Amino acid sequence: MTAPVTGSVDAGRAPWGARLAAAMDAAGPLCLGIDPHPQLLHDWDLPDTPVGLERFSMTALEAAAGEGGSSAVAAIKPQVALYERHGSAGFAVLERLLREARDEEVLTIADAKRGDIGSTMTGYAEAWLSDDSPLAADAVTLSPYLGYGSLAPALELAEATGRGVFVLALTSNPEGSSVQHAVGVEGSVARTITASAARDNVRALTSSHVTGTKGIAGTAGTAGADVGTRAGATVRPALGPVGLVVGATVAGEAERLGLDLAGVRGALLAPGFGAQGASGAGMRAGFGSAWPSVLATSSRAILRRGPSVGGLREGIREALEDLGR
Ligand SMILES: O=c1ccn([C@@H]2O[C@H](COP(=O)(O)O)[C@@H](O)[C@H]2O)c(=O)[nH]1
Repeated sequence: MTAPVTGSVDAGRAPWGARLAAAMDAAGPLCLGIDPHPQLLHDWDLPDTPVGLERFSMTALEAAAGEGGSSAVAAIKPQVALYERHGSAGFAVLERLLREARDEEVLTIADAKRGDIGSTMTGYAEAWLSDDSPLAADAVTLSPYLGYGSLAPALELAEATGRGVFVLALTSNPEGSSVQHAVGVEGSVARTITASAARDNVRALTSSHVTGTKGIAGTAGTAGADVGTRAGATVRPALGPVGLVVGATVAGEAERLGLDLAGVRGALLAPGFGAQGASGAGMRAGFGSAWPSVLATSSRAILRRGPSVGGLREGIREALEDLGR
């Protein structure tokens, strides 16, 4: 049985989908991954210690926060593993990063890839998605390989607090296909996860419209409403709280696997842009009509432009240009 989720609910926060759509419209479809790899710390002339980690993180945040009060990117995505390897001091740095990003109004996606049986999933949900938690982010990545249904505590808390989740569907690493392409009675595993996310988003978007709670971007509160466009492309649908992770390097396989990415009604977080070889043109082709919902994320390719804030901002500008911004 799933443990009840606790933690206060911020009734005033707009839904995640609306907040992300507004950020993507303002800054473009780019998320800056903050991955403090030991090699990058070394390249930035920083020690591989919590002190180096903190300097690295605050510099990356300064670049992401932009100038004149407008963010340079739609969101940042700290890679939790690279904070965790520094133990409790690393988590303290991550807490500071998340707190300061919130103060700067930069959206945060904690790349923690959490997933567990229901009773303990509640603990992970409260850690990353509760207003009371020092690690609270705007969204968290989740692994559905203990069963999509086991993620329910996180999905419920995300929806209740105006936050989001990104469920791994089709990952950018070559090993992912051994699980995600496997075919069961409902088709591929990735297809089942995609259909489950779509179902939950339609329900969430419909209920927020019916009850009038929070609203979607102030105007478009229906599951069928459109909340944004992207340069001459298809219109982006209203986005619900359940996004998917679909690797930028493998998006072209979605159609063959029967995934209806355009029908997910959630954001598609696309890692693999930059250092793993995916380009803006390749992503547009791979995602097809789902492209307006794609949030490309790039870590090393931009971070290698540091340690100066100017160098990082130049990397962000070039990435956005490649994405057609
Ligand atoms: O399928 C996935 C899921 C997550 N990631 C994460 O994204 C970044 C990618 O970093 P780059 O330096 O831009 O390659 C990293 O944190 C991964 O854990 C992914 O790559 N693929």
